[in-house]
Amino acid sequence: MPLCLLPNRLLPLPYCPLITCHASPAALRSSPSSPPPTLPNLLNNTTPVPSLSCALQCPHFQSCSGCTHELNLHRPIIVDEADQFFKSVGVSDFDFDSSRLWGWRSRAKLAVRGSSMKPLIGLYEEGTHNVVDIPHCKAHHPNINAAVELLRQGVTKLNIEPYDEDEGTGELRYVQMAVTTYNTSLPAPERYKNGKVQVSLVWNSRNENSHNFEKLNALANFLWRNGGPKSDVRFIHSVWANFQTSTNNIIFGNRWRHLLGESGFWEHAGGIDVSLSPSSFGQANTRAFDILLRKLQKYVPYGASVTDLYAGAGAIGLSLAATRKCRSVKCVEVNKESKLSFEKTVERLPNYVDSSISWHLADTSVEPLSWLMGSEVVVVDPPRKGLDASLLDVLRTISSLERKAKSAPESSYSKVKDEKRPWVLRAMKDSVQIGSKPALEGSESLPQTLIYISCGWESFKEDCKSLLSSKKWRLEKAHGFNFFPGTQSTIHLTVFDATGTAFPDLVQILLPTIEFLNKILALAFGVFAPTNI
Ligand SMILES: C[S@@+](CC[C@H](N)C(=O)[O-])C[C@H]1O[C@@H](n2cnc3c(N)ncnc32)[C@H](O)[C@@H]1O
Repeated sequence: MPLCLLPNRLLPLPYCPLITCHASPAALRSSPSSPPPTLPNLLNNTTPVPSLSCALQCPHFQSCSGCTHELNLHRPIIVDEADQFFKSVGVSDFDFDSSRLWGWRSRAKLAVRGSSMKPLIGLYEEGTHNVVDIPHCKAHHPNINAAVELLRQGVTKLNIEPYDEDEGTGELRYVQMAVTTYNTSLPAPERYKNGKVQVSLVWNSRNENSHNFEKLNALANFLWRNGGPKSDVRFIHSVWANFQTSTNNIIFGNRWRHLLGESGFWEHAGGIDVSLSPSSFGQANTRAFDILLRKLQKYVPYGASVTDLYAGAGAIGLSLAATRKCRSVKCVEVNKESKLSFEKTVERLPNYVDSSISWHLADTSVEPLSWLMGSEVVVVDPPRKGLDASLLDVLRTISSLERKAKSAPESSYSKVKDEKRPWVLRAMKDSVQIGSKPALEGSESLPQTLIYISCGWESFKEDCKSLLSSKKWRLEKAHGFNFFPGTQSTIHLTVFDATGTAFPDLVQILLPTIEFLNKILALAFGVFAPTNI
């Protein structure tokens, strides 16, 4: 471990090189937000010290597994590697956008362990199941920390038993805190710091009829009374319960219940109001997500037909429908919990949006080609493990598939009424269709633009190399986003264009002629022209 990362982090560190957080305008699009309040006075010290202006300064660093890096938060080390990688595959203008460096996390799932007198609410220590209390976490939106403190008081006052993993006993297992900064009654600059917290309590019982439900209700009421709209602080938005009794490591069970406050939860991102239910996927850094969406929109032509794979509640696809007036947007997602949020978001789309919009409950890896047919642009936003192998295969062979589909007398992918495949039928049953504009004219066409949003750097590099080696795609643009300052996890937005079928097709047509001419040349003069184009 480098000397400058030793635990006593707030003392001057004599032998460290001077590390500053200056960044070129290209590398740092927006200036970091204000640093945390307690800066030690190092100004009179003559020894060079690491600059603290972009340092984490979190008292939980190293005991908590959440952050892995505490200096230069604005530019994780991985950015240099990414820059090299993108250069090696032909993109020389990779840029990196760093937004808020502290208080950026607006969604946190925290384990609750310990005892009712001394609850521990936080993350696991690296490689263990020991929970580290993180009341002063610098990544959390400050109101998450305030809500955690209130929860801690409630647990103690009401004698709530935190979960015991070994015994499977106790009441409160986890809590999810999600912040909404959507409050149009406040001036825009005031909205972030006045974010309100939706608290989801993961309760160790089957449902509302269990014997300890009254205790859960009492805890919810405590939070509402002391943090809700009638309290002095007013930072609690709502309280939900999730019931989970399984002994595995899965945080949430299938049963949710809204207890107090507003049931709707909104954020404004990518130019639209986005509904987020506690059970569906939500971005942890909503500010950075908004910046990413605005950049992504520029790569989608007006009026395009778009497929959004790994769509969650469709935030990306719906933002494109509104801002790029898409002809059609097709969202594909495997988690059924996202459907309701999708429907609510659609209801709030501006009136001028007349795209054909659909959301399908389906596994992208099953017959992926069927989701791509009829779209000009495909957006993929897979989990950390990257693209499913079957989707990658289809993308690698896309132009030959398009030729096949076009030459087939009647495309099997457009025979909706004769559909017999059970998984497609299921997806159709659980799908939502809004608007009836057909997808692209001649719906056998396949995407010419692939927009890949990646949260797993290693898997992305593999997928990217595989796509490029197929010669069907060229990487045009790459942008990085500082979604998780304090870690080496960044998100990349990359844009691939189809290399075009015109040239390979021409070669295919001319090849017999070239070979024929070759034979004549060989017969006449004994020379060969190379044909391995
Ligand atoms: C990184 S999230 C992106 C969500 C969404 N694009 C957003 O920004 O809100 C990945 C999503 O992919 C979904 N997912 C994972 N595997 C899938 C699969 N095989 N088919 C469809 N969706 C999948 C997850 O449920 C999750 O919602």
